[in-house]
Amino acid sequence: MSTIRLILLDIEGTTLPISFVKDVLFPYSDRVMPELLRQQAGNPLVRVALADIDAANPGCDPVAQLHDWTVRDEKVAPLKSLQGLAWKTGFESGELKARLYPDVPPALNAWHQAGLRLAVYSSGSASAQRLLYGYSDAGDLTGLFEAFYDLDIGGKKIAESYREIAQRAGVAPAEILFLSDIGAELDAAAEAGLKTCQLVRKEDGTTPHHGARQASDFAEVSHYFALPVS
Ligand SMILES: CSCCC(=O)C(=O)COP(=O)(O)O
Ligand SMILES: [Mg+2]
Repeated sequence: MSTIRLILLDIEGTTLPISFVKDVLFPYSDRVMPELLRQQAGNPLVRVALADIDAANPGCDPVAQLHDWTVRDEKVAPLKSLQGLAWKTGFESGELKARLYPDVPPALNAWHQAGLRLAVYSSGSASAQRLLYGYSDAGDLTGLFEAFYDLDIGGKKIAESYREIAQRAGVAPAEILFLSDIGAELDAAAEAGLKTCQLVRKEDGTTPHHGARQASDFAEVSHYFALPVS
């Protein structure tokens, strides 16, 4: 009998290929960023992000700094919030559509239908997460999730972030299953008492993490944890 009540999901490398982020999303935000910063200079979100960029690297050129962070795939809040803003136009216009791994939508639907609670925890901003699941190649899946957690909760490699999510969800850590491709995230979640499973996606060339339970897709996750299947 499974004691899992909530499944917490990473995005990049878990529900969506890394190549979609690196080859589609990042070039898009890189391309539109200079114009976005000009056009939305009065947007409070832009102002806060620009102040955070300047605090991180005083006097820098924000566009160059954002590009540098993007190339290095830094999971820093000002980049993530501005990327979310940049992708909004792309998703809403139909230029962008999230390419989820094909095993993901059926599993999410089966888990949701069986009464399991689902939530997202990604470095991408909560608004970007909603866009991604709202405009996916499987349609609008946002209704499957009860919450979208981002770096406002704290870093994904810190155990306290997972304790905070468990507390907000009102669920014991041991009743949460966290799915991610990144070993350090799984270690932090396990330290907080969550159940964990690493997605080792062939397409992403994921490095298997020593000591972690591993699955190559969501069907295998369902099998290991005796979760419902579609
Ligand atoms: C809406 S997430 C888009 C991808 C992204 O920017 C990102 O940083 C994903 O990181 P994750 O924590 O999901 O691996
Ligand atoms: Mg990931």
